Amino acid sequence: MPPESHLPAGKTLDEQASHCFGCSPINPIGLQLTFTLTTEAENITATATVQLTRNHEGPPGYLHGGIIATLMDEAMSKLNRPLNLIAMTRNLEVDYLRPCPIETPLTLTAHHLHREGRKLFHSATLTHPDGTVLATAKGLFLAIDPALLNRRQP
Ligand SMILES: CCCCCCCCCC(=O)SCCNC(=O)CCNC(=O)[C@H](O)C(C)(C)COP(=O)(O)OP(=O)(O)OC[C@H]1O[C@@H](n2cnc3c(N)ncnc32)[C@H](O)[C@@H]1OP(=O)(O)O
Repeated sequence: MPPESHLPAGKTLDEQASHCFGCSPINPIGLQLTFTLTTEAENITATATVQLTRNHEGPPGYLHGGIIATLMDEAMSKLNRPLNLIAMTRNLEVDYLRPCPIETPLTLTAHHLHREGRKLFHSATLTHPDGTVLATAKGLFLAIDPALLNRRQP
């Protein structure tokens, strides 16, 4: 069953998330991330190349830690769709291993690890083009009733 079939009539998932700070192509102040999804058997992966600017700076020349957490959250959230679930982040843990440079094409990758009922366990990494892993993350996402998501909208 495609994920859209879980949503209220007349609204697709993309329409509901159309201004997402992480991935909307029409949010002018968003990150406008685009992901490639791999859904082979048990291997569900989302990957994006991320090259951000001084607008996302924390330490001089490096990404703000909150932006890095956003990247991890967004990448892991992309794994829920191939699982045919609407889910929200319940717990996010980030290890900041090295400073993450701006103006550099970093690789953002998320993997689905396992599922226990409504609980979806994912991981993510942000990697420098030289192969250095700059940050890692673990995420717990909770599948929700799509009607709950709709009620949250004003
Ligand atoms: C849908 C399209 C969205 C597209 C945009 C995606 C954007 C990127 C993703 C996000 O950023 S979503 C926004 C940030 N997240 C939120 O705003 C979620 C706010 N939290 C909630 O609304 C509720 O907590 C939630 C709906 C996620 C779950 O509420 P519930 O009342 O159903 O569950 P609860 O909070 O009681 O916790 C569920 C289970 O998780 C367990 N749990 C919590 N932390 C845990 C942990 N760290 N490890 C293991 N288990 C944990 C907890 O013990 C419990 O276990 P049991 O059900 O077995 O008792």
